[in-house]
Amino acid sequence: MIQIVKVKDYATLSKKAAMYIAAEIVQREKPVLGLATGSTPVGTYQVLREMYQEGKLDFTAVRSVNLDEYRGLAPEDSHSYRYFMNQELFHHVNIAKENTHVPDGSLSDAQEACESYERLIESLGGIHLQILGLGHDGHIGFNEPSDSFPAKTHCVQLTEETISANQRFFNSKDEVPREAYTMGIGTIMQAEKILLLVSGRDKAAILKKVLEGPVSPEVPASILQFHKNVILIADEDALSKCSSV
Ligand SMILES: O=P(O)(O)OC[C@H]1O[C@](O)(CO)[C@@H](O)[C@@H]1O
Repeated sequence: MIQIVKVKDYATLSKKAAMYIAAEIVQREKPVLGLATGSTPVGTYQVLREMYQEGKLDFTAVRSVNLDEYRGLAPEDSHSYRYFMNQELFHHVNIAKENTHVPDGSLSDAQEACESYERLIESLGGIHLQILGLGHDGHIGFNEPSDSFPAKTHCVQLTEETISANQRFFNSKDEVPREAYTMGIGTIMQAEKILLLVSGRDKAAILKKVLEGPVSPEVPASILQFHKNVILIADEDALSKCSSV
């Protein structure tokens, strides 16, 4: 079931999302957060940093697992998602580095990289709250449109659309890696709770398909209709094409 929280704008979305995450951190003895990269959660991470700096939030007990990472980029590469997470959140709060996990893009043995990430999530006891952004083609993590829903962490070929969308983070399109490691749809669906964040008019058409269209691997995020506990926080622009909201 997807519970929709409609907000006015991106700033409100970021505050609301941070409140949900903070509540999870406070209520759990050892919270396991699934974290996402991309532009959408940047404001949320900013609010979490502020809450920590104001002494309102303690990350000591938090363990985190990120959704995905470019294959071929070392953790210290400034384009890697590990680097992004360090910059946007980890370096600014009191989370222990050893409690933060991002797939290691420098591992060349794809099978081992993926299997060990699944083992890691299992050893943490699973994910309590998974944060998700939404790609323009409906991807979550790096699960691109396909003819089936991939179950576990795996290595993907990025689509031209995603490569073009992510080009803005690199000097040129040629620099964007063509492959990535990502949690599978099954991995994501096993999270106890999911927080999907969507902002902007450019996401309105795909969000309508996710919420109102048939569940199909051609729109990977549509599978969330089958999850028991999804909270969507979306702004008015993102929801502007949804008739029912
Ligand atoms: O929040 P953005 O930048 O629109 O990205 C949406 C999705 O695309 C990705 O950046 C991958 O392309 C994901 O990490 C993210 O969830």
